Amino acid sequence: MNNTLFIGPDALPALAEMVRRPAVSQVWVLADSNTARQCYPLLQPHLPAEHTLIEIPAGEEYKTLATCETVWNQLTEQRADRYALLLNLGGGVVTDLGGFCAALYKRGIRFVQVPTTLLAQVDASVGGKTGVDFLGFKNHLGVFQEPAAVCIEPRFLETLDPRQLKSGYAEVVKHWLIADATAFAEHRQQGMFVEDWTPIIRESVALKQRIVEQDPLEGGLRKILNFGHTVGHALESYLLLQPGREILHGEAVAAGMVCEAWLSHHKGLLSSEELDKVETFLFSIYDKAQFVTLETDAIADLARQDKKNAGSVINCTLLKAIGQAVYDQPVTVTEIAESLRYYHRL
Ligand SMILES: NC(=O)c1ccc[n+]([C@@H]2O[C@H](COP(=O)([O-])OP(=O)(O)OC[C@H]3O[C@@H](n4cnc5c(N)ncnc54)[C@H](O)[C@@H]3O)[C@@H](O)[C@H]2O)c1
Ligand SMILES: O=C(O)C(=O)C[C@@H](O)[C@H](O)[C@H](O)COP(=O)(O)O
Ligand SMILES: [Zn+2]
Repeated sequence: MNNTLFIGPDALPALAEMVRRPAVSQVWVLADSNTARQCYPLLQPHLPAEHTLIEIPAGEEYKTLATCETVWNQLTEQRADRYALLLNLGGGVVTDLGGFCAALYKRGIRFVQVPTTLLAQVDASVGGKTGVDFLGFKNHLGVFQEPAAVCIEPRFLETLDPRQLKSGYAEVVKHWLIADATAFAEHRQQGMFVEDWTPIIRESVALKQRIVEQDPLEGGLRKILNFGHTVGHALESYLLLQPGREILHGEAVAAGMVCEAWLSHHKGLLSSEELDKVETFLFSIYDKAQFVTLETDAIADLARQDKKNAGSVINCTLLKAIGQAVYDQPVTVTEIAESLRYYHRL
């Protein structure tokens, strides 16, 4: 990866230095309605007086092309040129959508990710996946585009809702399940009692970066970062289209990881002892996702749109042990529906 990563108290001062470079013509900040209010005050002192704030509504339902158009309209009306720099201040919705807007505007302007949720700090801001949802399918339109820098200030987490913190923790647990059995074993004992998130953020980002560096465009190995997402995205998409039933990305991934751990066991890869450890840990943190057995076929069917698939084959990332993932494991819609019914019965 060719970008610069800052984590901790030096992150915003480093950003301050970057935005003042002569090669930057204009500074733009993209925030959602919550981060504009709760996070922008911490960022603002590090910016030049001349900058423009673009605000979008908060929430996954606004991670759409329509929202991108409002961003592109403002950039165009105020004549942002190719030397403009866009700072994406927010959770994964803002970093994904802002990165996508920057990548397409005038064929690409530079952007910096300034993640403000745990989920965006440990996962979404890193690795260059940008995009928006389309026709209800998650990240259906997008490009791989690395930001000029990622600036992670853990103090942003001080205003974050505990439910959002838990949602982000699911991606941390995912990293342990796919590549760090030792960390999983340590944290299994203590649960989600964390006083200082900084070491967890550093380790999670380093783990993700190690994988992305080897396969930035997801030709193979990077697919392990998608553990829990074949089922998780299907569930998230299904509930997103039903007002009042939406669940958070991390909550869907947590449910997806239980289902895909079961699929791993069902395929003879993961032992029943390890399946039990995964389930017990996840259920000690997350409430059960709400769906009824009658809905499992419809949810499973949405996995046909997963980006890891090849033709009609649904390729899932499974575990052969805690800390060891394998990608491109074919599963059927029927097996996915069965995994959802298993989850429902637990
Ligand atoms: N690109 C990637 O690699 C990647 C990885 C994981 C997830 N994602 C995407 O990320 C999105 C989920 O991101 P998310 O969980 O951060 O959700 P989000 O961006 O919707 O943020 C969650 C909520 O918290 C609010 N918020 C953000 N920071 C805050 C703060 N510091 N204090 C108070 N409120 C704050 C937001 O306004 C929002 O209401 C999904 O769309 C998912 O697909 C992308
Ligand atoms: O960085 C990756 O690669 C991931 O898969 C990380 C996931 O946590 C993230 O949700 C990602 O946006 C999913 O990508 P998608 O290609 O399945 O849309
Ligand atoms: Zn994810």
